[in-house]
Amino acid sequence: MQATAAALTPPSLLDYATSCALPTPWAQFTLHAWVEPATGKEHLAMALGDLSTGEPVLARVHSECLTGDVMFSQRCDCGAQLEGALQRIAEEGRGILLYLRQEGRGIGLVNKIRAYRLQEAGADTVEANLQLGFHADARNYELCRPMLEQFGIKSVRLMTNNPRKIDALNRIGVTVAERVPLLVNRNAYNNSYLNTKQAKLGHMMAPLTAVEQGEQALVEPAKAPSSAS
Ligand SMILES: Nc1nc2c(ncn2[C@@H]2O[C@H](COP(=O)(O)OP(=O)(O)OP(=O)(O)O)[C@@H](O)[C@H]2O)c(=O)[nH]1
Ligand SMILES: [Zn+2]
Repeated sequence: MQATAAALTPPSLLDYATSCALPTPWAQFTLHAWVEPATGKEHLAMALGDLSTGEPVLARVHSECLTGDVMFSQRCDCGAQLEGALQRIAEEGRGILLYLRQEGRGIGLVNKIRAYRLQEAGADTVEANLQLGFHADARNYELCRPMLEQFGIKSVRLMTNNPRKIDALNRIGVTVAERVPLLVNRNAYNNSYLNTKQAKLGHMMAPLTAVEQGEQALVEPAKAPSSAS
């Protein structure tokens, strides 16, 4: 039997879709959109300035966190990191933010909420994922390569505290020329989450000082509802 041309063509990892101007409080970015054929997920990039000069590009690879990015959740540092990264790119006048739709470190929104519930019962962020039958971090960064290739970007100055992200980018052939720390928003709600990221996931950030801990203790987290509704 003769194979058809379609059967011989490997499916593409990511299809570029379109772009538009995106004015924000910090700068007017260009928003680019792709579709991932395997999942139907829509991935995004916010780009600013001339990215094709060959100079390493200030970059943030941000994984979706609906609760933090959109709903102002203080459980994590995501919303503040998103804002901080865009602000920094705007200050330099050049850079890119990749917004990957891998919510909840890749386990999805509903499972992340299940994980939060387990955290309210005493698990830390890693234990909760494991109790639900997932890896501590189920993310994959291979889509970054076609997204960056769209702009001819081979080398980045990556805003992150996560060493796994740096390794993952290096493995797919994107050079991380520099790590730019992105430390924001420690508070009474996210302090133990950030400490667990540091202790169990290897994130590069300092725990609260004793003085800061005293200050943070003044801000008590609101009690979670105790009923099983
Ligand atoms: N499963 C799970 N996911 C979480 C939890 N808190 C935040 N997340 C998700 O963790 C991811 C955070 O992604 P990033 O902003 O890329 O941060 P990071 O990998 O910690 O590394 P940085 O680059 O240092 O910020 C998002 O997908 C969030 O939805 C949690 O308690 N459990
Ligand atoms: Zn978050």
